[in-house]
Amino acid sequence: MKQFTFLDKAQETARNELCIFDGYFLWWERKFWIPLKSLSVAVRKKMATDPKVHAFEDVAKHNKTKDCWLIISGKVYDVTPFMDDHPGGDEVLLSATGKDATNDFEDVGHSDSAREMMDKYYIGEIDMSTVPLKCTYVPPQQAQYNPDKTPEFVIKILQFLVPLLILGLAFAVRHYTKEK
Ligand code: HEM
Repeated sequence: MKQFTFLDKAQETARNELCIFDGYFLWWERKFWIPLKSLSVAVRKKMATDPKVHAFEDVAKHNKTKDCWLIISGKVYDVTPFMDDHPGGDEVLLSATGKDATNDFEDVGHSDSAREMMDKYYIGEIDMSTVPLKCTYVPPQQAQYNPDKTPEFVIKILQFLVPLLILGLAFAVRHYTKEK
């Protein structure tokens, strides 16, 4: 959890957020800070269940070995504690920061146990509207089934030319036999 000064926070968005100010837990509700002790049970439950939604710009800043966040399948992971232990190495994780790393993650073919581990590092969702188009995940496209690999336009031309050739041949033969 971040430690803000009051001014820092006032300049940020009005998103609901929990933070520590001067050693006290505070909850940002629209325009006001509410000390945590005075929160209703309903609001506390909401805080516990509502995942934090991160903007791409904020996530992309965490691109160092000692502070590394990843975006995979619409979720944000803080993998900083995992950098030394990741079997694929820390470099590969660093190279997956600042973009939607879903492709990179899926290309490796991670095991089910690797996927289960991810929960440990989950810190919220990504606001997809903030992800630049060039950084988004594009699912692989299925190639169209074309068993004989013949280009379609060649087939169309042949379909048109063959009857014409036959017609031309017929005219030529008729013309030739008439002359005789
Ligand atoms: C929270 C995110 C991640 C977790 C928890 C994770 C976990 C793991 C685990 C447990 C393995 C061992 C093999 C397996 O069980 O599948 C592994 C291998 C590997 N991972 Fe990740 N990984 C994460 C993200 C990524 C990303 C984003 C990339 C690519 C940019 C990546 C690249 C690799 C590579 C290259 C290997 C080695 C594969 C091999 O040598 O067979 N990982 N990862």
